[in-house]
Amino acid sequence: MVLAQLGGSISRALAQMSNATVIDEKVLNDCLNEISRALLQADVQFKMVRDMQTNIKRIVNLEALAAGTNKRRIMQQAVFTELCNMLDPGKPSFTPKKGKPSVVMFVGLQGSGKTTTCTKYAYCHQRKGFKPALVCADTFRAGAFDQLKQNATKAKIPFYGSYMESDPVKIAVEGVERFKKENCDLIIVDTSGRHKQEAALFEEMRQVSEATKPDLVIFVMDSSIGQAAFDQAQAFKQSASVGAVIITKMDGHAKGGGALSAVAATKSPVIFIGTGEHIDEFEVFDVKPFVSRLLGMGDWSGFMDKIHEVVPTDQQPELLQKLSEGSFTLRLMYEQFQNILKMGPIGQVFSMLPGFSAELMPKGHEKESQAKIKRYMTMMDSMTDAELDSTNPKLMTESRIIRIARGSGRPVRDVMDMLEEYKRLAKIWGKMKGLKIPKKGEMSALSRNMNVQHMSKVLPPQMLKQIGGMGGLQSLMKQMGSKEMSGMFGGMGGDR
Ligand SMILES: Nc1nc2c(ncn2[C@@H]2O[C@H](COP(=O)(O)OP(=O)(O)OP(=O)(O)O)[C@@H](O)[C@H]2O)c(=O)[nH]1
Repeated sequence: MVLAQLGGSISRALAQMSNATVIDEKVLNDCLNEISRALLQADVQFKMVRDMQTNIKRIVNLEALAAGTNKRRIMQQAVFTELCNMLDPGKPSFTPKKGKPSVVMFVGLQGSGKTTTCTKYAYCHQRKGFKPALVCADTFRAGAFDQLKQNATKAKIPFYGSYMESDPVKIAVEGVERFKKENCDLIIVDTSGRHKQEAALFEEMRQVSEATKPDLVIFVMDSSIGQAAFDQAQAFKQSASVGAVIITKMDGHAKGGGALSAVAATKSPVIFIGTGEHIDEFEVFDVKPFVSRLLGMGDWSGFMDKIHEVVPTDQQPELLQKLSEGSFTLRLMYEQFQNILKMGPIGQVFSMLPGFSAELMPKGHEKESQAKIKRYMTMMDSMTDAELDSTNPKLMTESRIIRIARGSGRPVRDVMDMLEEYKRLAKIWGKMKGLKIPKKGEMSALSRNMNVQHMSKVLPPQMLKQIGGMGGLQSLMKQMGSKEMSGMFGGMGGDR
């Protein structure tokens, strides 16, 4: 994803600054220029970039800072805060509740990805235990009903629509009524699009909205329009009382950053982003974890959610227990590979895992990453139980490595590669030792349990140094409150 490149550039600029022996005006300016260039390349509006630069300079006023203050830490925190401010409209949108019927209406221009997104939204809630249903009130585009029907059938989601009826309002009302009777708690109405914003589209949207009284209207927008997103989001917001926005095709092009920041500037909450054509290439958009991931810090809460989503319920306590004991064995890695392969787009999981940024597991290289995992698993199939269950890296002697290579028909180098990967993961995951793992829906417990001691173990030494050692970390946690810390540093456990 292009945004990963943006994150990479910003992280590099910060790292370069951290390497400087003295942070003076020149070092600060170089770093800010680098960050601004990266943001402009991601199509973020010039004025926003300039404002951000001014704000950071004000916060990191080198002359006004007392001697001994940790300038690097302040700089890093300022970049994080400014990026969050840029993307945070400051007000949450309506969220459907399980067991309570909600109607959510989707609007947007033709081709924005509306129909695909309706199904992704339904599927994502279905996995969380909702009982969703889809209504196709798009009578304008021939084939819209077939597309929705096909998507819904694949995801096993009930749907309603008609080939004969040409009145979208009638279909919408019938569909909503039927699914309310069937006790569906999330009724999603897909409406017609048009090639451009036009009166007929807005009038139809108004009528469907009046007749179905949606709890939430979601505007779906293609990210490729970049900064023009501001005008489009604003127009839809005024005409259809849009309560939330979903930006699609964030996997594609350099304009994603522009679209995202432009929509945020209209003060409309972006709730999800579409990151591919596949049904689960869909991510919750939450500003702090997003920025955290963008800066290569990982997204711990997202990763925990994925664990709950991906790892079979009966395996979860065991996995979490083992992780908290710090015993990450090859068998555990094997089981996680199995789970990851089951879940589809692995880039999404890896980008949430501390130590693996989306840049390292780039989109478009998923097939290769998947093939690599399968290769690792074939080699592990040739291992003995003792080897799989050991946490002692010294056990893997040369003769064992040669035996595994022969048994799996792979070169010795591949086995070494796999063991290196294991060591890397074991090192990262080993840092979770002793951390209390929250249960599903208990993310805040993680932050409550993260004391300074734990944080200092979890952070890579380089990062801890940048923050100003234990003292710096202590005051930073006090300053931000431990809750905020989990968003900002929640995933920085990896060595990078
Ligand atoms: N790469 C990528 N493609 C997407 C994404 N979301 C949707 N698409 C693709 O965009 C194209 C248009 O999507 P549709 O869902 O048909 O668009 P629509 O807005 O419903 O179109 P109308 O019903 O005519 O208004 C399809 O080929 C989708 O597969 C995304 O997040 N990433």
